[in-house]
Amino acid sequence: MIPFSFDLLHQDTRTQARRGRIHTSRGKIETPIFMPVGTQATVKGLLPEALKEVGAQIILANTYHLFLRPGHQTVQDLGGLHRFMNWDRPILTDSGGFQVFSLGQLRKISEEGVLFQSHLDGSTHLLTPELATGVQEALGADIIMAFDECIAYPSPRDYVQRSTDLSARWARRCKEARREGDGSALFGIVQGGMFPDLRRKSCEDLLEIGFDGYALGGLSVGEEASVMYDVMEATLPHLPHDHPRYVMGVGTPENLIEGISRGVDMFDCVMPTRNARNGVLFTSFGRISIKQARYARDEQPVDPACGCYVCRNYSRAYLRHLYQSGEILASVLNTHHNIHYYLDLMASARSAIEANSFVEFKRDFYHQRATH
Ligand SMILES: O=c1[nH]cnc2cc3nc(NCc4cccs4)[nH]c3cc12
Ligand SMILES: [Zn+2]
Repeated sequence: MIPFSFDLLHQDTRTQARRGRIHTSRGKIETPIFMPVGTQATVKGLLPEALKEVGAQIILANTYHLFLRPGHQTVQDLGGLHRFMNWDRPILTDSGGFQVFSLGQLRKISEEGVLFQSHLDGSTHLLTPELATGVQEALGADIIMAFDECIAYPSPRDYVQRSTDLSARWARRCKEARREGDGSALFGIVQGGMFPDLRRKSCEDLLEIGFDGYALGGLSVGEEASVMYDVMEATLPHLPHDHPRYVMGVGTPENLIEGISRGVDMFDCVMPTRNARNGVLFTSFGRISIKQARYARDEQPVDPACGCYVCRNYSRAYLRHLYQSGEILASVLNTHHNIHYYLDLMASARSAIEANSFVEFKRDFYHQRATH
């Protein structure tokens, strides 16, 4: 059983960008990395083989959803999440706090945990740090997340302070609830809203407890990008360089480039998969909405600069036809391209950091978008 570890391979000389490698018992993860979201044990529309073809090294699944359906005991009894979904590479599970607030109904927070009703059948559940940790261990995730409250934006400073302190107490309970030596890693989640001093305090509280990695929570909750970047700059310097930094729920391609330049190693977001299903495709020159009439007879690929299976075999006209016709293949092909785009962008960023040319990489990234 290879224990979890992180190697900082190279620090860019002109930005905070870093090139790293995470070692897990199910394989290595090259960072910076984007994690496709597979909420209900599937990255919607993609076979595991397709995920591997586009270079996915790790995917995310959601504790809240799998706890409610099919149930973590069922998944465990059937061999765990990797066996269940035929994915033998690393999996990270979010701990459920965020989904309880974004999906659960009639929530009640207490020191114990969060009482909520299932959005599926109205059944009542109490999700505690101990249960959230046990569920993630039962699923067999390689990286599990502390149970926290994702604070809504904007929130009064007093509420942010009290919630952040509660999440820190919950984080300690998660660590204490851990099963010994199951090879998985536990990440703490920094809160603190948009208040630099509360973010710093949250870092200090989590560092005192000690985690395998540190996530920035409470972002991508409706704030302006500039606010997100300010919070990153106020938080990242207080996290150890020799541990992975993960910003949850982020973001657009631009957000990823800006996050990397500030020292972020890991990202996840529903953006590429959700937009694909709505016909919005990411390209090196910006986004295109495939439903637009201008693509009806356009035989070019989505992005002539993209080397993915979709761009090598299908025209914009065909993708538009599939989308307009409500065909299942529309979601499959659009998702394949979008995930390839995100992962290819990360691969290019890793190469640029290795070559000490991330500044030029970032400049070219924006230039290509400006000139279309
Ligand atoms: O503080 C957090 N704690 C644990 N999980 C999260 C997940 C998160 N995902 C987003 N935004 C991504 C979005 C998903 C759907 C709409 S926005 N922000 C997030 C914050 C947290
Ligand atoms: Zn493509």
